[in-house]
Amino acid sequence: MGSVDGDFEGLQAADRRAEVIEWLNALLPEYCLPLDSSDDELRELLSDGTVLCHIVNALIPGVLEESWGAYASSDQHAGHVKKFLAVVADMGLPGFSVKDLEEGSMSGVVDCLLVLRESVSSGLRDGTSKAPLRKKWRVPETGEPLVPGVAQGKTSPGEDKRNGLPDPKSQQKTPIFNGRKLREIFQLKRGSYADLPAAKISEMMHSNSLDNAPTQSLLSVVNGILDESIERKKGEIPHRVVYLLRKVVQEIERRLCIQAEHIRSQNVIIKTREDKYHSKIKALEILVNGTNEENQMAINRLQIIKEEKSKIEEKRKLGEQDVARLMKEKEISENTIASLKKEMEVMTSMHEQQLQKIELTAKQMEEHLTTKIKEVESLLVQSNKKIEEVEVASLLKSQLWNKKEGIFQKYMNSQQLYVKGLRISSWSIKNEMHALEMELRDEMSNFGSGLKCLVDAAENYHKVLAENQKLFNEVQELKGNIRVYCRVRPFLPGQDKKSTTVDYIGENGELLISNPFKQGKDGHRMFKFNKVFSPFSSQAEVFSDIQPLIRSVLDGFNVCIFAYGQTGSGKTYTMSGPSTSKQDWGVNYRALNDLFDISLSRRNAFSYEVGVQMVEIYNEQANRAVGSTALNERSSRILTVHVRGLDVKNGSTSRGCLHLIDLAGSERVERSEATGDRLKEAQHINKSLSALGDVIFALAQKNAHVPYRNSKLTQVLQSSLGGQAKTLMFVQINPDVESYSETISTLKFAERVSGVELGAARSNKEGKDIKELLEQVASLKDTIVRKDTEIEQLQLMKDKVKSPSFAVNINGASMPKNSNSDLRSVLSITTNQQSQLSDPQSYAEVNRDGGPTSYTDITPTCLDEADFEDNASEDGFSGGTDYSVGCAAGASENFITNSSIQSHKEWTTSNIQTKTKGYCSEDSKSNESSIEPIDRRLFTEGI
Ligand SMILES: Nc1ncnc2c1ncn2[C@@H]1O[C@H](COP(=O)(O)OP(=O)(O)OP(=O)(O)O)[C@@H](O)[C@H]1O
Repeated sequence: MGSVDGDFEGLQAADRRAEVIEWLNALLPEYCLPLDSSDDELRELLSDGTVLCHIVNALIPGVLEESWGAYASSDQHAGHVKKFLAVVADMGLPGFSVKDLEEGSMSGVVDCLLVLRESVSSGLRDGTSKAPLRKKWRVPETGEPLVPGVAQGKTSPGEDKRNGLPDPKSQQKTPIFNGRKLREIFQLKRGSYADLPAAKISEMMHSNSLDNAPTQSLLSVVNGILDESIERKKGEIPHRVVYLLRKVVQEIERRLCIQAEHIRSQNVIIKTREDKYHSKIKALEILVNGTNEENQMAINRLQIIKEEKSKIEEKRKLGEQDVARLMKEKEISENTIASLKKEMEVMTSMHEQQLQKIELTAKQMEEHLTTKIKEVESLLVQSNKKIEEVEVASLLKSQLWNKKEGIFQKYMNSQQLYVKGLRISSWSIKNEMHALEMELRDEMSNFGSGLKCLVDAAENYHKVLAENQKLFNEVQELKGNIRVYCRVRPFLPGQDKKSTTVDYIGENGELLISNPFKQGKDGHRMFKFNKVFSPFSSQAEVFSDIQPLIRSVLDGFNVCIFAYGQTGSGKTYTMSGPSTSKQDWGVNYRALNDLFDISLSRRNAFSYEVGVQMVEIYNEQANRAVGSTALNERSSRILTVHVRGLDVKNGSTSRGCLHLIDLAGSERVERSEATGDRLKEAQHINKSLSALGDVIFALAQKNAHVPYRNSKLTQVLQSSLGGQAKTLMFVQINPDVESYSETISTLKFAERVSGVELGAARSNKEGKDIKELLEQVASLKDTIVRKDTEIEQLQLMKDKVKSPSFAVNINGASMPKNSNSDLRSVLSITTNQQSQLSDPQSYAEVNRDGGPTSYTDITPTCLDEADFEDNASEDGFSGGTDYSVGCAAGASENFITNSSIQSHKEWTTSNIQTKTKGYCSEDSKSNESSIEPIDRRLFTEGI
């Protein structure tokens, strides 16, 4: 069924297509198409829209502008189709989709055309035409909406009077007539025709109103008039209305005639066309019946043509693209040409300007050159004149030179003769020189042998010198000279190393100091000491030089080493040194270390006991408070090392004492800038130092009296300076220029010290016999002490009865007036040293030899502190004020001997001082056997 229906529908479609093709062939014979043409063939005919536009124009001539052409573009093709569709739509007929025409089924297109045909034929039948058909259509431009081409109110095309359709020719001929007006004229209300004014009717008749009015309007006018006349019955129709009616009817008749005529002519056309079609059908039938080969060939040809067509179209497209490209290039090159032209114009103008400038400059140059040429010409004239003058002058000069040449030639000849003579004499001198040289060589060889002898002699000289030095030292040792070692402190960081006062340091203790304020010979001063250590000498070097001295303590010698010098000159550095590193250790540490080492190494032969004591003397008292002055921060410090040795084999003993003293700064009071308590302190420090100076001075002068008791310091050093001790002084100096005056005074003082002879040192060694005797003495003393205590107790008992009186204060103890008790008191003091020795300050008051320094504490009335003046001279010590008038001087040398005990028995309260003095002068240097017991106590109890 489906296929039957499909076949049926296919047959219907083919019939309908054939119907349309037939209609088209009749309407447009030039496009004659076989009736059995396929959809594609029909599509091919209609697809560009041209035929469709022809159809519309054939049906409604002039409705479309004839702007379509054979070579229209695809857009234009679409435009033609759309235009057709617009006309159809305007007629109220169904259209078709543009796509239907391009592909797919053509039924929609066929239907549209059939409806159009039907509509047109019905329009022709009833003599009317749809309003839109009167509009004129044109192909819209690209992008323009599809609207009627004639603006509203502007179109008033005349109708085709032959078929009632608008007459295209009348469109150009008749004036534009307003459609609204026509309606106003011809669409009157019922009953109003009779009332129409004559003017209006004449307007309707005289104008082209009737020609332009549609037939329907005319008929309505007729009907209106007739209806009006029927309603009025007896009423009369005005003549003018009758006249209008006649005119309208005439017009209608005329139109009908025209239409009839048109239909007749159409029929004739159709008939002729029908004949044509019939003949064509026949021809086609013949063709259909023709050979298949021809068909095939035709199809092939069609195919080829199609391909060619597509190629041509492609070529055309390419050509169009080329044209577009070329157009663009043309545009670009035109632009370039334009810009180049502009540039050229600019360049030309610039060039012209430059040319003008150059011309101007050239003109100026020309003028300038012309003037120059003129100047040069004048100069040339002048120079020509000058040349002439110079030529004359040079001629004269050349004549003069010729003369001079002659003279010079003569002089040269004489000089050559003279040179010849000189050469001869030089030859003779050379010969003489040669002879002299030979002589000199001989002399030199003689001199060499002589020099060798001298070198040998020099070597011997050095040996002799060393021997001399050794001998000198031995002599010094025998003499007991105080050895003086000078040490120059290095510059501290931040000090100017160039401004030094030390000019030269000799190997044999020479020291040359330069005065920065004086030049020449006076600006230098030479000193000579036992040794001078340079700033580069190490602590170890310094110690190695004094080591034998220190070791002699173990052999029973008393040794005293003290450092003297201004503040900051390195005294503490030399004596103590920084304890942080072993290599910087000073003399104190090294000495103790060395003593312990040796005592250990000798332990099989000797038994040593070593004791150490440290004392600081401050303001001449047992304690101090710490303050500071501009320079002095401390007074003197004394480290004492006591060594007692016992020979294990023979039982002999030795006692040595080593004083290591770091003195206070040696500068003068004014320089310390101290006031108040500090001034007092500085004065005390000065006092002890000046007292030291006094002692040294007295010793150097070999005075009978040496003022040891003027200060605690000299008292402590008494045994070292006055006894048979070995004494060494380190004189420390600061090389800084600012310390020049202090350096000089220090060195002068040291010079004096080096001149002091103390006598040969003696060792404190005792044999066994002496020891036993001493022990006996000690036991006797103990017995005496016991007896004394008993006596004292008896005395006290006696005193209760009779009140006693005291005149002298001995070390805080009262001394009774009774002469019998004197001895007891003195002995009591002597033996009671035990209790005092536990106090270091008390120790400072006890001399090495066991002398009870409590004697020294018998304060001499003459030693008023106020009497102490700072007499420090340039030499750094007191100029020799003798304070020794009192008992102090005598007491300073006391030794506790049996005989002295006897002497003390003679003391009375009135003559203590003189008696003591007398005793000292007589006995001070004798009876050393009595030293031992006291010293032993010192050793065992004091340390
Ligand atoms: N030989 C030296 N090598 C290196 N530095 C030294 C030497 N001698 C002294 N000094 C340094 O110089 C400074 C002053 O030295 P020191 O304190 O020993 O002087 P002083 O004479 O003891 O002074 P004062 O009288 O005030 O005690 C210290 O900083 C010390 O380390």
